Amino acid sequence: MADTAHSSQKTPVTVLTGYLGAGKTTLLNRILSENHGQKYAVIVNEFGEIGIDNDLIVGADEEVFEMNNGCVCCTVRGDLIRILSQLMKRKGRFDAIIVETTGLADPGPVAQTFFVDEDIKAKTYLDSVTALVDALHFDEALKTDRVVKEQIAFADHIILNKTDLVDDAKLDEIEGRLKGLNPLARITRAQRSFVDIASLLNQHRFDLTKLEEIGHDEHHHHHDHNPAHGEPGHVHDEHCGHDHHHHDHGHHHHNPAHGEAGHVHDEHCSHTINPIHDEEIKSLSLSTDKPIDGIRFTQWLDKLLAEKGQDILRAKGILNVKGENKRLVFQAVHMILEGDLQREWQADEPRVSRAVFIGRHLDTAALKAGFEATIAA
Ligand SMILES: Nc1nc2c(ncn2[C@@H]2O[C@H](COP(=O)(O)OP(=O)(O)OP(=O)(O)O)[C@@H](O)[C@H]2O)c(=O)[nH]1
Repeated sequence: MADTAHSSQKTPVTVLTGYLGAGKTTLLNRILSENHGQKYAVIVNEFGEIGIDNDLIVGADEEVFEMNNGCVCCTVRGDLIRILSQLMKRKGRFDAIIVETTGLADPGPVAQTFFVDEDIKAKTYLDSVTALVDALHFDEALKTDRVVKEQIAFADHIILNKTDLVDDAKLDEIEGRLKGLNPLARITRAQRSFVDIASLLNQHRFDLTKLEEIGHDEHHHHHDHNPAHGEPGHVHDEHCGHDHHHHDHGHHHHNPAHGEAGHVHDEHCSHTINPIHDEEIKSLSLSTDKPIDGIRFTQWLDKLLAEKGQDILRAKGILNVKGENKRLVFQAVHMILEGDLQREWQADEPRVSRAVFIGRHLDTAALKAGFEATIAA
């Protein structure tokens, strides 16, 4: 696995996605008009949409191409490479770059651009991918266009916008589905894209050195709005003993004990398997408190990404490797894998290995078996 160290000299890039009408322009206007003391260069798909002094606004034409390296999932955005290269010649005029994609754009090639192109990699780093979700049109958009799921799957931060247009029960339901599709993302509810701008920037979500936790535990405010278990509006999460089957199934049965018939593995048993049946894209969380064989794990992950990288959109993990005091941390975008030993496990920290995969057509049984086979003898 390749080592990555983000030098502070590199310019952070925040990618903004979201389906048509989700509130991207509204958010961008907020970012550009709020007095936050930072200067942004903004790359948008249309010219002349926003005119603000002080910030650079550049138009882009969508141009996706495959890397000539025999890997079909290694698509990058040629327009983005060109514009970023041009922008970086004016380094010093801005503190950060924001890339707004069109509502129809697949975020995969945009994200991969930052890991594939050497020049871009040397000068910038992908800080985070924020996806706006329209609460009112969520169901419809999800059915209409697969890009909506891709945007959700790639996001580190999901802004559930237009909360004024639906009731709390609907918001809870949407949030449950978002968590099922992407347990790695933090979810913030908003009206008129009103979020703390600081929460969008300097997130280092692709930076292994900053990866502390993965999954729901990562951000405590996930549960800000969650009423107690059994109360109306409660969203089932890792803190309740329930299985995590998708809310769409319309029923929540209590989970029999581990080993009993009908038990669904969840965060409370040693091997977590958490499939969400949402047509194509789903997520899978695996965990074990037994130490992992580092070599076996690396071989398994390398092979998995080589074979299935096209379908694996995002993956992250923190592993307890046998005989190693440091945490093995990895993150992947399709086949692009970064892994490294990071800080030492703290004395009070449970040495649990966790890995989360988000992808299309995930073979949950095979993934679970593959993961378990990396447990050290
Ligand atoms: N009621 C309500 N309307 C909103 C909210 N956020 C945005 N809007 C409105 O929704 C419409 C679309 O918002 P935009 O910010 O233009 O969305 P966009 O994602 O840039 O749209 P495209 O450029 O078409 O992809 C605008 O009329 C906004 O004023 C919200 O939270 N509540």
